[in-house]
Amino acid sequence: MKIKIKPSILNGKIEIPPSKSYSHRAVIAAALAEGGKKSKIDNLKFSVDITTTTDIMENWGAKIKRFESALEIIGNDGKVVPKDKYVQCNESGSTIRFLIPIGITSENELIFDGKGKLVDRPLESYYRIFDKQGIFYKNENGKLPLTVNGKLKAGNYEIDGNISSQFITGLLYALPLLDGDSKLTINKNLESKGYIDLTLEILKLAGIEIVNNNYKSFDIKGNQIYKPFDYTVEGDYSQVAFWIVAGIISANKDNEVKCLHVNKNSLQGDREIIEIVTRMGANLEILDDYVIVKPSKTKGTVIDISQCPDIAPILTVLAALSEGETRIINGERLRIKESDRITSIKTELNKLGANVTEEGDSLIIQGVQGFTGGVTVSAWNDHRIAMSLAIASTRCKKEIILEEAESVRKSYPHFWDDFVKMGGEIEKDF
Ligand SMILES: O=C(O)C1=C[C@@H](OP(=O)(O)O)[C@@H](O)[C@H](O)C1
Ligand SMILES: C=C(OP(=O)(O)O)C(=O)O
Repeated sequence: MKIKIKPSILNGKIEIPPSKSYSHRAVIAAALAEGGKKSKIDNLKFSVDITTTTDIMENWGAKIKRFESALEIIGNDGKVVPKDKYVQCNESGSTIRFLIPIGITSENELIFDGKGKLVDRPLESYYRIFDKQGIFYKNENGKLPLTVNGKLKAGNYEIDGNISSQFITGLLYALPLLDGDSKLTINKNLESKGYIDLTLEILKLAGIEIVNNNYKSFDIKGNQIYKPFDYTVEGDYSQVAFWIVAGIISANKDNEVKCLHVNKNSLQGDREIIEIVTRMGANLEILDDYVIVKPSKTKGTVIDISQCPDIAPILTVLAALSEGETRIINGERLRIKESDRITSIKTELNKLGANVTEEGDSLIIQGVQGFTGGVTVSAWNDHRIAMSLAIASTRCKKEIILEEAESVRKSYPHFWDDFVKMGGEIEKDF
């Protein structure tokens, strides 16, 4: 879908959607819980990624009742009993990486498939485990679909911490279900550590005990039972980042963007957005459950993105409009997301009139006064690139045309409605 976006001023109150990361985790834990009593998960939004995880867990045996923004789930006693061995993960890295090990905690043959860039996103960390344990797997040229046949065995596991934390989450969910104790050792530096905290929090809520040896290793007792629980998902810091930057770069000095449902004490790693923009000079008022953002003059800085990769594209927009140079460093894993986010954000922002270059796994950004616009840009089928370009359009002189604008449905299906509510002007079928 192509949309035309006119330069506009964004202003007002925005309800931040629920955290995608917490939503995946809560749905999976509830679906694994002992049957009999239901879990209720509140404040959900059914993005494509969350719908994908929910549908798979239902296929694997959980009983799920859907409401407008909630789910009631009766778990399948920690058993995975697939009605259909085909597992379509669409474009969700979290879904496939969380569910591969969970799927083979019971003896199963499963065919994991995906779409878009997911077909190529790395899974080697699991293949090494399969090789070691003699679990059958098959794919062509390392791409999806992937057939896996077997059952995980309790024991010693090792994962490199610098590829994706999602492998660690998958194993932390799966290993308590095995019939013996396991140890999971993390080699190399653990990046995206905040996501492991979210995993441990939801596992604890479901009654699962894990001993965390300072993120270097985890001791996991086998034969554990997931307990049903009630849970309300908090607002998503990866998504609030877009609205925070919208408020900061607003051309109207009297503006205010008020972001609701932002937990001040959240464990989400992307909460780092607050510290980073404050360091750059942004004027934020932070209250317990909301943040007020006022237009501010910001300065370039050095941003280590290894612990909060998802906010890189929108921080590049802010950096492009900040005085001086910004360096976004340690962004290796940005290349293995829904697009190569180093190249995609650089290419598209430069079309608008920014000055961004790539240097290895870093983005080097020289600030400009504003963007020219007047061009067609692409979202590279990546929700975070689409939303970043939408926010960037507010500082363009001329309207832009955005291709693949529908990619927002992966994490934030009502993004364009919110954009219009906040004063954005878009034309969908022109
Ligand atoms: O566990 C999660 O919920 C996520 C982990 C991160 O991935 P990596 O650990 O691969 O960086 C993040 O980019 C992704 O959007 C969500
Ligand atoms: C990378 C992302 O998600 P996932 O890895 O789950 O596809 C994202 O939401 O930016």
